[in-house]
Amino acid sequence: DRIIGRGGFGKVYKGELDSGELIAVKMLHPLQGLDEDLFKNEVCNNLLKVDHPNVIGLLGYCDELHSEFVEHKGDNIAAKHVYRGLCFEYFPNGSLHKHLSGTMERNFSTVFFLIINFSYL
Ligand SMILES: Nc1ncnc2c1ncn2[C@@H]1O[C@H](COP(=O)(O)OP(=O)(O)OP(=O)(O)O)[C@@H](O)[C@H]1O
Repeated sequence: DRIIGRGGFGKVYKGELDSGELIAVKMLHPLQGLDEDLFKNEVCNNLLKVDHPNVIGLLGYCDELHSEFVEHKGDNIAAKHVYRGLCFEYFPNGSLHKHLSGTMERNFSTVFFLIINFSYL
């Protein structure tokens, strides 16, 4: 019930820090085959340093590996589960796609309205 969106890399959840600040937590799909060093390099060296008014700020990340036993074809096998998440500042206005498509629908309705009215003149 905390899912606020879905993107190419996985689901995005609404979260809350101890301070009460709202955040968006993007959990990367476990099959996103990003090498551990590459992930840390991208996140630590690049994304965390980006500071620009037009770019949503990355507040932190989680990169955990859990080994667990799971049943597979009747056997118990050791599996590794990667939990990777990115925590961003929370922006409450929904998806850009929704706003753009909403605007386009309104523009199309206006055009149709004008065409119909001009055809009566
Ligand atoms: N920082 C945020 N604050 C509030 N909502 C967010 C935030 N980031 C993402 N969302 C919500 O989650 C949805 C999916 O975001 P996400 O960034 O995963 O999708 P995307 O634009 O397809 O990017 P990508 O392909 O890089 O995953 C957005 O459309 C938005 O509704």
